[in-house]
Amino acid sequence: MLVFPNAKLNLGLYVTARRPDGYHDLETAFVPLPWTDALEVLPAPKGQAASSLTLSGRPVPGDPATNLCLKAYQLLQADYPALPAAQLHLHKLVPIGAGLGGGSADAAFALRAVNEVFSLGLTTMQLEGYARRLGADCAFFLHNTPMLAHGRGDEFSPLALEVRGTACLVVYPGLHISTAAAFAGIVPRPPAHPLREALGQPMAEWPGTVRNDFEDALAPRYPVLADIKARLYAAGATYASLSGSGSAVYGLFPDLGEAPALAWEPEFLVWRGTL
Ligand SMILES: C[C@@](CO)(OP(=O)(O)O)[C@H](O)COP(=O)(O)OP(=O)(O)OC[C@H]1O[C@@H](n2ccc(N)nc2=O)[C@H](O)[C@@H]1O
Ligand SMILES: Nc1ncnc2c1ncn2[C@@H]1O[C@H](COP(=O)(O)OP(=O)(O)O)[C@@H](O)[C@H]1O
Repeated sequence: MLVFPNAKLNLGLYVTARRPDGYHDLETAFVPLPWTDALEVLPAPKGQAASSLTLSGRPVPGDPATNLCLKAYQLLQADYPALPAAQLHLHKLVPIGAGLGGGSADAAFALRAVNEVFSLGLTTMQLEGYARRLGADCAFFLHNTPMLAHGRGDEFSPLALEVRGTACLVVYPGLHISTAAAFAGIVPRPPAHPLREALGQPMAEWPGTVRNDFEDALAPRYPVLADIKARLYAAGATYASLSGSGSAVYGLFPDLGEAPALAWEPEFLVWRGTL
């Protein structure tokens, strides 16, 4: 089975409190971004007892044994010991450590694909339980429609937000920012404007009311992030922001013609399309 795990964008992100479990309470909105990896899940060939993962495309840091695709398979195997061995291949395209949720998307799509290939019959709610153990934003990708998230970012409520078809430019400046390290620079506080209400207003209002707390926290160390955002606004973006804990910055435009092919630095990766 071949699946295409897509990325996500955060529309607004507030870190509201530090939690006793070491995590933080968040308020954010997730929307799907159709920048995808490709993941193949097959039963392992006869005679291959252990599951395997091969990789191509963008290098994924770390031992392949710790890749979230294999971890997803192993979580299911722990509860279903008779699960046959699987052969996985991931072609990585979404930048890593970009705040685009690529690793969590791979994990969520791996859970769903293993469930289908081996006919486990798990419901989306059951898969969500496994996803939560793989990453705070992993369960979002099982729904893959606009969601307001709170708690650790893994409790969702549907968001009536019609962004599908919106022109978008995502700029990744090649910085791998660890999510855990980005949290270290944050002083938690409640949002100045409640997010659901702010997103209910026309997009032209969002620059004044929809904020990502990581922008200020990362600004002193990574001035390039504010520079990209300013360039997106100068190019006509209606709204621009850092996604998640960075380092990808996106702009939403009235139409694709106005999402111009700007002259970005050669080491930047740029995705241009519609949500
Ligand atoms: C904070 C967000 C916002 O979108 O950042 P991005 O990853 O998108 O940049 C995500 O929810 C992240 O989700 P995910 O990347 O799955 O997080 P995890 O692997 O569970 O956590 C990585 C580390 O981030 C910190 N963390 C994460 C989520 C949270 N609510 N509070 C935290 O303090 C913890 O230090 C944790 O060890
Ligand atoms: N399939 C995978 N794709 C990307 N990263 C992965 C994967 N499996 C494990 N990781 C690890 O997860 C970390 C975060 O990855 P990613 O989800 O791309 O970042 P972000 O949380 O900023 O969106 C990386 O440091 C990487 O080593």
